[in-house]
Amino acid sequence: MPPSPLSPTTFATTQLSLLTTELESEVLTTTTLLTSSTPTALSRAGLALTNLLLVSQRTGLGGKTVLELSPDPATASGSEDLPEHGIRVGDLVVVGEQPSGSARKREIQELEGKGMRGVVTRVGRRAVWVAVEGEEGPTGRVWVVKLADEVTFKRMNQVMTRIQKMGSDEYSTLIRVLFGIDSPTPVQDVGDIEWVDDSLNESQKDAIRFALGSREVALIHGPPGTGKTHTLIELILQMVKRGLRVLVCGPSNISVDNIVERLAPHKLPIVRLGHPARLLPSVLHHSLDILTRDSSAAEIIQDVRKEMDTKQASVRKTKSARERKAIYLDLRELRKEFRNRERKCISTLIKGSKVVLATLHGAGGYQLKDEVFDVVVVDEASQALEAQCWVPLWKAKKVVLAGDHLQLPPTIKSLNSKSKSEIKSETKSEVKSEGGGGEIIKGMTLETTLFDRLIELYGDTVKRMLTTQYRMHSLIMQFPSDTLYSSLLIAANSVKSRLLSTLPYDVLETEDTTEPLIFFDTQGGDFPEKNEEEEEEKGKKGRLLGDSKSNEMEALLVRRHVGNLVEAGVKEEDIAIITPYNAQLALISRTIKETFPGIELGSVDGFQGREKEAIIVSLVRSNPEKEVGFLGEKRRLNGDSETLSGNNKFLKSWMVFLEEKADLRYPDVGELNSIS
Ligand SMILES: Nc1ncnc2c1ncn2[C@@H]1O[C@H](COP(=O)(O)OP(=O)(O)OP(=O)(O)O)[C@@H](O)[C@H]1O
Repeated sequence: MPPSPLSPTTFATTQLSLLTTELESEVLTTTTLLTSSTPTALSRAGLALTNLLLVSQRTGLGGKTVLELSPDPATASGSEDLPEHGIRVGDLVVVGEQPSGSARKREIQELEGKGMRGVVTRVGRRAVWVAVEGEEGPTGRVWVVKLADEVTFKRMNQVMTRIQKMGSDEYSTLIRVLFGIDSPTPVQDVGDIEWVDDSLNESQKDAIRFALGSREVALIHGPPGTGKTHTLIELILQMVKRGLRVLVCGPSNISVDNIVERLAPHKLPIVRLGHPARLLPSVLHHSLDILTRDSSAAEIIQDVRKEMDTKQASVRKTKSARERKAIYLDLRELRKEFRNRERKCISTLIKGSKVVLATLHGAGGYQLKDEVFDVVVVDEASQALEAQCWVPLWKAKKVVLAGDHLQLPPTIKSLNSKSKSEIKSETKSEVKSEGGGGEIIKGMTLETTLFDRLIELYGDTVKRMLTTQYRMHSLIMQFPSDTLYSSLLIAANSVKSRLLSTLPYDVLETEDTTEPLIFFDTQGGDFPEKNEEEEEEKGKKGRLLGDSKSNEMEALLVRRHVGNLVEAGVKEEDIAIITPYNAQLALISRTIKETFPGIELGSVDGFQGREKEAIIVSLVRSNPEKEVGFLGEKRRLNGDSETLSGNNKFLKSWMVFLEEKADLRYPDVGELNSIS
């Protein structure tokens, strides 16, 4: 018996209660804005587009009605263009009758009652396109309002409720292993493998052998740049060679598309589920919706589609209300027929695919309801909520999880750092009884991923680690390797001594391009941090920034360094600036964007997993109290040496490392001021 088995029922009950709180805080942000602001204010905040008229309507992908909406010339402020807005392709929105500009106190339900839910499929300068259910487009003036995406939560709730209600005799072997009721079956030897890509390194090959030989569960631990996705591609190909049907999932559309792109050249029958508006253009030809339209399997639905389009066009020409009603009735019938045929077509396409790819929550859609897979592969598993993983897993036989639990976990909105530490200090895995709602596990948070939990449960016996990294100079790698990865990382020959001055284009050898790691120490009080909270209360823009920190002198320092790199010949697109604070991000953006438009700026969290030749990290924190706030999280490496080495052991050792190994510089404030 493995250590401390967990009751699936208790686990599911706990997750359900945590998910409810999480959804509440997510919806709260949007609802607060929707119910307390006027349409005009929402529009200004970028969350709504007002005064729109229906310009055209046609049957789009998946038989959905696509509405083209443009500003009403009668109200548009002298322009046919849409105003500045924050509505993006893939957003979930409501298209509804527009309330008066100063109306207040609306509930989301009321909004939806009056309007239709849809997904934005295209955004142009003069129009926005929204795919909606139903056939009747709006007639008068409408607005489009952005909503919180609740679908993900619905799917997680459904699957957790299912597990909660399962009797123990219904547990599959996989469920028993994943909850520690049974131990995993010993890994089998898979013999010699004929590799598709022979350039794989030993740790990658070993991980593949291990994953193929595991009966129920295998974890592939891939630190940054170690070729985790590379390895998964080979693994998927090897599984297909062995006649296995594979479902590949990831927490985000981009994580899934990344795999589709790399799998596509191997010419397997693959299909990607998901709203086409949310997929990368390069993977669209594998999209189920597109295949349902264009493949030979799709012929059975083409004539119905045409008939629907003709009818829809005739509605607009018909004046008589009675005739219009009759057409709508016909359309409804046609849509039913369309759906039936479409379902058949989808099932043919999915059954004919060796590999099906979807986001974790997308795997919970009706398309896969009756499908069975031999293996579910989850990439970026350490970025996914455990409940999300269970959407494809509850009826699976085997799972391979790839991720890195030592990078940042999924973002949880319902926890701030204070309550997180409070919770962690409570006794772990103590079970307490909640009146009527069943037992819940005290101390469990949504931040604990399935990946974390399995490592805690089984340790190294269920995991293999990839150890050669193809991204960093060995000096940049050394600290994370020693402190987080038990000194196991090896820098590949191609990167271990690579410098900016050795880039494959002309870069001058300067003091900034010949050092792999430079540390500007801003201690001494000349680089004070600033809290943006005060400005927030006065200004409006602060609302979106939240409680955040900035550091003006540091932003100047960043600008000077960028200037030096660009002058030496480093291309702007090869440089990124990252900072953990939104306020600093906004400040640097103001200081830098105009002069260096090609430089990418991002938050530490948002940039995780990306690559650039030169990364400048602005750590911001500098205060006499040595407060480091959320930088204390060791998975978010991050300031000035004195502040940062205050209380946190991990940050302190990083500072010691930088002082010893990096090229240490003490910037001159007077000089910086003179260039500003
Ligand atoms: N065996 C190998 N030989 C040479 N290059 C490799 C090998 N494996 C991976 N790489 C290279 O390493 C880089 C990182 O690979 P990949 O994108 O698969 O990594 P990853 O670990 O998934 O990345 P991330 O850190 O973003 O999760 C890529 O440029 C890839 O081509």
